[in-house]
Amino acid sequence: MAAPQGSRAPLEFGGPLGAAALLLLLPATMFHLLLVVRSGPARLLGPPPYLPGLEELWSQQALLLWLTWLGLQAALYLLPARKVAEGQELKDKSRLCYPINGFQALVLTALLVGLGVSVGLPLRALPEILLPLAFSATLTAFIFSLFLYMKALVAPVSALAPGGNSGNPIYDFFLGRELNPRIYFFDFKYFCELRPGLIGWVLINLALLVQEAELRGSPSLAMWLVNGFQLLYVGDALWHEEAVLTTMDITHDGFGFMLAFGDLAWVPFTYSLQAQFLLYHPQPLGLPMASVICLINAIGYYVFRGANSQKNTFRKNPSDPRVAGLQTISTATGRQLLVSGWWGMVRHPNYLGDLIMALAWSLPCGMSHLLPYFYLLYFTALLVHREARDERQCLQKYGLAWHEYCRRVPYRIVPYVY
Ligand SMILES: NC(=O)C1=CN([C@@H]2O[C@H](COP(=O)(O)OP(=O)(O)OC[C@H]3O[C@@H](n4cnc5c(N)ncnc54)[C@H](OP(=O)(O)O)[C@@H]3O)[C@@H](O)[C@H]2O)C=CC1
Ligand SMILES: CC(C)=CCC[C@@H](C)[C@H]1CC=C2C3=C(CC[C@@]21C)[C@@]1(C)CC[C@H](O)C(C)(C)[C@@H]1CC3
Repeated sequence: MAAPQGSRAPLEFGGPLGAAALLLLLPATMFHLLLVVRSGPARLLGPPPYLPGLEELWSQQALLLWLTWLGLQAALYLLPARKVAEGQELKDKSRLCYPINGFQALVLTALLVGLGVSVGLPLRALPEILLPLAFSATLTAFIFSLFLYMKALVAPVSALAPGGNSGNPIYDFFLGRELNPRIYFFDFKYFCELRPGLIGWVLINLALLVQEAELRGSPSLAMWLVNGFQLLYVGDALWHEEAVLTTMDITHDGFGFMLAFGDLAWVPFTYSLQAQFLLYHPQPLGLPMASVICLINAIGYYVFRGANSQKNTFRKNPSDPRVAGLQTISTATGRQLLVSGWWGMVRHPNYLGDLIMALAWSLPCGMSHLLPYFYLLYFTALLVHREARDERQCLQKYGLAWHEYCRRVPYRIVPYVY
């Protein structure tokens, strides 16, 4: 049995009290958004139009559909992969292997859904059952996180995450105890991070587009843009699936309620908020404005992809001709830090690109409501907090060299602003 590992690890997210609050607040916020978006006034900060009873949240059919979805994605994960990648080195010096077949899963899902629709699968009915589906996903996340918590009780100490092992059950349940919980080849965190939630998000968007077409004769330009931008984002994430292996979620955070709920429920049901908003609150959008929004998304994507690819290429092979000319700082760990190119502009250029795209996803929804800007607001808070967490970890890893990097690249996310 594993002993609690580290009261030494500093507590994050406001400690046990913060974790307890988030355990309730995150699902409550998601249900608030789902209820408010379909109401007339659609006020982000107003009260929900009504409180749904259990009969509106619970549906056996929705649970079955949700479990079938998870089962389908799990089956696609187990299909032969074009590549098997190695993860970062673990505490015991070993490396785990991960199948790279996420994009293949997206394409196969699209084919299966297309086939389903051609034989009468009512995709347009999906928006009607979003509430019970979100309830099933939340329930699954709670039960799954309990399973993960128990599983960590019998995991070796070397398998535990640096945080999430404080000894406080609520805090540890929220943050997650085990770093890479697996059963044989099946890695739960890696699977959840990229597949059921992200692919579910674009499927929900598509169903909203189809329903809009049925209601109004054709999908609106705004709905096309939101669908297109977010499909590009999800397709990009799955195409560059290997890069997720170096994110802090995989290398640092345990797998607990935060990520299980975030991946399985929060992402599909709140990231599709703009498309939900457009179904219930159609917005006029002319071609000139649409072109400006496309340009904003293209700039955001260019920065996001450029920064992420530059770092990944450099981490894989610093002498790759695409990055060999960039200036670097040496660190005591033997690794180097880039100080020119994207990473010489601000310390998190990839966050900047992501935020610019977030703006482009909200703009098609017009300026009449704050609700479709929820993603931009939440995401700014998430990235500012994430940036602070990453800075702490980098300072610990790189010490003086990190100070030198901060001196040479003083801005964190937005040049000359922050
Ligand atoms: N849509 C969403 O909801 C979310 C999206 N994201 C996106 O996910 C992506 C990954 O984000 P995240 O995992 O937070 O962090 P990053 O991809 O920014 O990785 C941070 C790590 O990069 C390395 N690094 C930092 N500075 C340098 C440098 N100058 N040169 C070389 N390496 C450096 C360090 O690790 P090391 O040195 O060990 O390699 C550091 O820990 C981002 O694009 C972000 O926008 C993130 C969260 C949510
Ligand atoms: C509020 C809450 C429930 C917090 C949990 C946060 C999660 C929703 C996010 C943490 C890191 C994420 C990443 C992505 C999605 C959101 C979560 C899970 C990501 C998969 C989106 C697509 C990107 O291209 C990415 C692969 C870089 C990214 C990785 C981090």
